[in-house]
Amino acid sequence: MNQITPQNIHLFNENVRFEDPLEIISFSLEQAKSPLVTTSFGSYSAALLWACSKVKKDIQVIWCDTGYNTEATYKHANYLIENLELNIEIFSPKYTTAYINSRIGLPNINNPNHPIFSEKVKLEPFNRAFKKHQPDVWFTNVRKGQTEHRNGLDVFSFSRDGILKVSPFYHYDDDALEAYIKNKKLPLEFDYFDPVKALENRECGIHLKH
Ligand SMILES: Nc1ncnc2c1ncn2[C@@H]1O[C@H](COP(=O)(O)OS(=O)(=O)O)[C@@H](OP(=O)(O)O)[C@H]1O
Repeated sequence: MNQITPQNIHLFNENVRFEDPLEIISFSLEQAKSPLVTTSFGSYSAALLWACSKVKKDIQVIWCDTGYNTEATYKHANYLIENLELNIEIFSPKYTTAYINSRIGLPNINNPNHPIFSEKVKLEPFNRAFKKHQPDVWFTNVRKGQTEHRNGLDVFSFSRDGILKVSPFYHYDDDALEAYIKNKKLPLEFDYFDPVKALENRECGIHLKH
């Protein structure tokens, strides 16, 4: 198959505009030596996890558990890990939640400590995961309309460090993704909050650095 390069990527994006996510994943895996999928176990995470593991049962899954997820998210994560039999590695902060609570607290985004908090609970574990697994193809669920940065991406994009980022559901809005998840009889879990991202239309940083 033709390799996706920064020069021809726009042609591939045009070709997959209306393509089935499963086809996009199969096609992307043809040029992958070390693929991985990241998950937040957020509201709609079941879609990408189901689709990736349907195409490649043992695909490497990475979750950076900040230690600040809701009880519902932990239950949702366990359900998906068990039922999809995910090949998952969980990356945690180097410090316990109790230690971070005591030293930094849980700062909101206007607090000058928020960047330090973000680095310790999410960005550092995420960088550690990528350093260990060295992916060449990264499946993630960024979608059009979520942030200004994401409006400039597409199904295929290259990260700053040259990793092929694949967002098979890029053109799905929340309603379309919810319908997809219900159609596959997968769970949705809206009791989710990421204190690093904090606001829906904000980047937590992982998609800016990678
Ligand atoms: N904690 C954590 N660990 C691993 N991977 C993560 C994490 N948070 C976000 N992501 C990845 O980014 C996808 C989009 O997530 P969000 O927009 O909800 O959050 S973020 O702004 O990117 O942090 C998200 O896709 P979904 O989980 O399918 O929503 C993941 O691929």
